[in-house]
Parts: sequence; C-alpha cells; structure tokens
Amino acid sequence: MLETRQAEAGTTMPKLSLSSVSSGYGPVAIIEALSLAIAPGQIFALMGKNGMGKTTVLKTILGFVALRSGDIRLDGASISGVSQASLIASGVGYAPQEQALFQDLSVRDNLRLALRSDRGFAEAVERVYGHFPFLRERLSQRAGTLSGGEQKMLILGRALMLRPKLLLIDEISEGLQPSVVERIATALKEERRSNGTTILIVEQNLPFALGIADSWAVLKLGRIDDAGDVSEGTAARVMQHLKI
Ligand SMILES: Nc1ncnc2c1ncn2[C@@H]1O[C@H](COP(=O)(O)OP(=O)(O)OP(=O)(O)O)[C@@H](O)[C@H]1O
Repeated sequence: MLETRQAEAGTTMPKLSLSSVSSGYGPVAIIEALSLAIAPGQIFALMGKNGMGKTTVLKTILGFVALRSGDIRLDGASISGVSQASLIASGVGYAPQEQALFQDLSVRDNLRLALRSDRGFAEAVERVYGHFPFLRERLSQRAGTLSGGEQKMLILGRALMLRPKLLLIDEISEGLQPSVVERIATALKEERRSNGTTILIVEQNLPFALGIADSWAVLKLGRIDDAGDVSEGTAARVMQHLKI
C-alpha cells in the first residue's frame, strides 16, 4: 500500500525514516518528536552542539536506547524492537564514537568480530584494505597501540566489513588531523559510489560533514532546529546554530 502510494506520488521510499521519534534515559526525555528521512544512497549529516542528543538518535535507531513513541523504518519496514543482530543481517553498520575497539585484541581480531565466523574474512578484509591499506601490515598489532587516527580508520573499516547498505557513524573525525579526515571522507564517498551505501553521520566538523553530505539537519535539545540540502550557504547557516 505504502509502495503504491509512493509510486503514484513519484517518490522513492526512504532508506531510513524516523517519524515523531521520542526516546531518553530513565525519566529523562532526550529526543522529542523527531522526524527525518534519508533517501537511498544519500549522505546525511546530523549536527548540533555537545549534548543535544545526536548520539542518542543513533542509539535509538539501533535499539540500544528504547523508543518511547514514534516509528523507525528501514526500507519501509518498522524496525522498532528489532534486535541488533537482525539489523546487522539487514545491512546496517555502525561506527560508534566511544569504546568501539577491544584495545587488547589484535587488529585482525577486531576486524574478525564483525563476522560470525572466519568464513568470508579474507574477502571482506580485502575490501577494507582498499580503503585503508596500512591495516594489511598491522593485523597482528594490538588495537590499543594504534594511533588515534589509525584506530578511527579501524573502527570504520570494521563497520565496512559486511558491506552495509546503511551506515551510521558517530563523530568519526573528532580529534583527527586533516589528512586522516580526508582519507575517511574519500573512503565514505567511494563506499557510497561502489555500494550505494546510505550514510548517516553525526558530526561537529562542518568542512568534513558538508564536504560529503547531500542533506543536513541541526539537532537542538532533541529536536530538529534547522535542516536542508547542502548548498553554498549551508556552512554559514549551520555555524550560526553551533555558536556558543
Ligand atoms: N546513558 C545515559 N544516561 C543518562 N543520560 C545520558 C546517557 N547518555 C547520554 N545522556 C544524556 O543525554 C543527552 C544527550 O546526549 P548525547 O550523547 O546523545 O548528545 P550528543 O549530541 O551526541 O553530544 P556529544 O556531541 O557531546 O557526543 C546529554 O544530556 C547526556 O548527558
């Protein structure tokens, strides 16, 4: 029915849509009646000051934070209450901001954890080397001994192991030097080009976010404060929202 209506209207079904989503922690409401839609193959930047609820949006999509009301849909089907294992099987990848790696495990073991078994490891990791060739030489190194930038590339590499169709990325550029940010931007654009990946990035780095995104929104106290398609005036407009 939904597909029929959309076909009639000549629109594409969003890859991911949030409708009036509310969530929070214990008695505290963080996200309030948030709605957004991301088209297939689109890169969407969710921005906002610290503590505005950006990470909570990602965690709510993934079911780590319970949905209180509203609906979240992947390819038009509700994913409210769906397990993380099912989401991964449906092609959802996640690059978290914090505690993403097992510091005492090797690079190889951290990458291997993206898969259920060793089967497919060689093929999956080859794709990751395509983006981040240095990992090939570092497989036996402990993840905790990689530099900050290398760890971020490992986090993203792991999220790409299963060739996700929807990738959620939380502040990947935080604290990184421009050359590493550039490598990550190139990897994301290439992944979208070759795999049609839809990407939702949570970011505070405007040049990086707006350099790769098609659309954007600014989150303020759990609500969308402003949004649009990326154009020439976007950076100045978003900057106004991020001023302290
Ligand atoms: N586990 C938790 N329990 C209680 N409150 C939390 C929890 N995690 C986050 N919060 C609160 O929820 C609010 C939104 O946090 P969130 O991490 O989503 O914001 P953010 O926009 O991603 O911020 P940042 O840019 O600093 O990462 C903050 O006030 C934070 O203190």
